[in-house]
Amino acid sequence: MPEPVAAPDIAIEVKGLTKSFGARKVVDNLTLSVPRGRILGFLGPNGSGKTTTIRMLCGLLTPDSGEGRCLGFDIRTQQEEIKRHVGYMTQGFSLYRDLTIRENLEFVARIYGIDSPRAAAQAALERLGLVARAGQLAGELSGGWKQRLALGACVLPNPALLLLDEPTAGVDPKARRDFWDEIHHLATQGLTVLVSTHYMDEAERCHEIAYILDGKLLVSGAIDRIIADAGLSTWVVTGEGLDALAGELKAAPGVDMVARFGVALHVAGRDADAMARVVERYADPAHHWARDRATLEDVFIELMTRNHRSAA
Ligand SMILES: Nc1ncnc2c1ncn2[C@@H]1O[C@H](COP(=O)(O)OP(=O)(O)OP(=O)(O)O)[C@@H](O)[C@H]1O
Repeated sequence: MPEPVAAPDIAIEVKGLTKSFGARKVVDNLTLSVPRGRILGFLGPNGSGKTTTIRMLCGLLTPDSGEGRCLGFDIRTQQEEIKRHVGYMTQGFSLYRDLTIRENLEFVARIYGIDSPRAAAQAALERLGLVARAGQLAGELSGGWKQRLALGACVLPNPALLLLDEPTAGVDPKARRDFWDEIHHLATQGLTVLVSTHYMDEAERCHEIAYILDGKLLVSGAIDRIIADAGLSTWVVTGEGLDALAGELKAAPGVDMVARFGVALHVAGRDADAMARVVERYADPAHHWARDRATLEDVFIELMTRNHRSAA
């Protein structure tokens, strides 16, 4: 089995990463630092540059400018070393659908030059709880089992860093929970994990998060800190005619964010006094206003609204 890299305390440290495709800047001056053994959630709307960033981190793409290290290796000049020590799980299922689970794992073990591929595959099967299904074709597995297998294949070569690109998209809640338990288990063993996701409950399971919009990193850090720094005065409104009310509130001075969550509106503003005036003005018998703690999702929606407003 290849030796795990003697991981430095900082697993990812990049500065000013920039990448354009044609005239379009897809990643713009991105700076990021992830300590070893931490789980970093990488969030942002579709097309915001998450996959492109991940591909630069694992040596598959060279940035146009910027620099940095991944596991102590230079992302511009030591891409082969990085690839050897990083497990990268792409968005699509990248194993062979017409090979069995065992064959896929053995294949991965051979590609990475592991000494006893059969034994390594068997150990992975046992660890993944897939022994009984070892002879099944990978393509016949359900979404949750496919992801479990893909993660197993990713960790089989003993990487020091996992880069997971939306690993649980389309997977049911129970399988997602199991997947996250496994991620935490791996992190306690010293693995660093960067995982992109659109799910807020998953973001909340990360030690830290980074939020990217239009290629720019807008916020990063611990979730509580991000929520506190956003300084949102948040209210939840229930009652009649919420769609019409939402339209009015969006135009009201002092309101920075309005979002519908089921039978309620979340309304937030960064100026608490101005928000208090809004509540006073719109509080009527048909609507109930209650002060609430801002959620991570409130913060992201507000950030997105503000940035798109200032770009317009
Ligand atoms: N090889 C490429 N050539 C041209 N454009 C590209 C290429 N790769 C990505 N893009 C564009 O760059 C932008 C960012 O894409 P990227 O896949 O990094 O975003 P993302 O945040 O991962 O999105 P998603 O959440 O949808 O996966 C998109 O507009 C995409 O179409």
